[in-house]
Amino acid sequence: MPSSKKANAAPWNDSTLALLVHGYAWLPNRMRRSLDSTVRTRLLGRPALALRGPDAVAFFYDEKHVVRTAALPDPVLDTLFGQGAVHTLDGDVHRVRKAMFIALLKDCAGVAALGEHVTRRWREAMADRQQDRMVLFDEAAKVLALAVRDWAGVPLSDAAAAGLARDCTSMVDGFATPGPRHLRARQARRRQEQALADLITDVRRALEADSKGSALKTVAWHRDLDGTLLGPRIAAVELLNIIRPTVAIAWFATFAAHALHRWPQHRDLLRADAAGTYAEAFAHEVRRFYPFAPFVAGLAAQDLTWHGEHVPKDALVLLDLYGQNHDPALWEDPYRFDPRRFASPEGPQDPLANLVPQGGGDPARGHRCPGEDITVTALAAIATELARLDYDVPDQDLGIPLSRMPTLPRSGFEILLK
Ligand code: HEM
Repeated sequence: MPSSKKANAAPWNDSTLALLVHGYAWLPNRMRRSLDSTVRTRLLGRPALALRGPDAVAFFYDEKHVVRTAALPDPVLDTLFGQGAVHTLDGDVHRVRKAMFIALLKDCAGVAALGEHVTRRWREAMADRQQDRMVLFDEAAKVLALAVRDWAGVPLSDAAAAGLARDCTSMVDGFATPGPRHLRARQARRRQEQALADLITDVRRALEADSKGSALKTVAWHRDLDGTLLGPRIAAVELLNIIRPTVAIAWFATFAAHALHRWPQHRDLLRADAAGTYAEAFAHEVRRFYPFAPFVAGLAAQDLTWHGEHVPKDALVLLDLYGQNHDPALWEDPYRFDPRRFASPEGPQDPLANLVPQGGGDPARGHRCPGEDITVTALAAIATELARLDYDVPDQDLGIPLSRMPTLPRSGFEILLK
């Protein structure tokens, strides 16, 4: 076997620095040079194999192939997900914890209710603000924090919810970088885990064992596979795993504003869209087109074979989400922003089957994001509100650096309300 075909590539081929320097561009650049949609390298000293495409999704989400326990490094857990989070579990322990998220986040009425909270909070935030200049990213994060606070039944003042919005965006902003952004992310997580753990303890003291109530109560009274309640800190981690990514929809909301600015023809289509079908297609295309989650990672559960090639047990296996969403083999003209790809799924292949901005496979059985319905609903609501809003986009730096992870238009997207 030629050395370039080995998953356990030589140590000097470690790509950790290249990933930190090139961000979203690292893996797609490497994939472009690969003949078989597979990249062999090392990350953090471990052999690593990166894959993409429908076969890769099926391979990656089979627990006999890829497991998550011990796959995520502490700098990611201490900022983005939290120690002990559902992201780090496997097998039946994972399935029981995941069922709690699925029940909360895949319930149609619950998803619609969160969408209504988002629209109401957005309209309140924009009312009476003529001639006001604002950074859309910050405003969207605050709106989303207020909406998810109301929806999840978390008793917080508006000022505390604004602090929660800042902390949640810090946790996401700092997970993939050393330096001050990372330190801010760690502090933000510590602060919010402590506050929410206290809240969980209060809920339990009040003995409101009504697990059918809010998300707060559901998490507080959830029992793991062994029948025990989650420790207050882990319960706080999982409550944050609902709140933080809901606030993170602000990244997509800002990209939606960017798309409406660059391709203003979508404003009229969104304004005329009484049924919400175009808004949903627009939300899917924003999730496909713009860079947010670069890839997901797990460890080879045993010695494996991928397309005839040996992958040693404990090697890192990456699924290239951003690359798959721009793979010309799967998407016609992938760098064209075109919501119509999702507007009328005709033909044999549903385009949603290949769309993986939030992971792939079955969310109930594997690790696929359970928050996709909420993301699409909230994003469609905000895109529709943006299309109806009267604003100018003053001169600013709207460049989206692919070397920064996560990235945004450099200005955060400033608007001037008319
Ligand atoms: C803002 C847009 C979002 C993006 C880009 C995103 C992306 C992702 C990705 C890539 C994963 C990992 C999939 C895997 O490991 O295979 C994930 C998992 C997860 N997401 Fe999201 N997500 C978003 C929104 C949400 C929302 C709104 C919620 C909850 C309200 C949520 C809750 C979760 C949870 C709990 C998991 C862990 C699932 C598991 O390990 O089984 N996410 N998300």
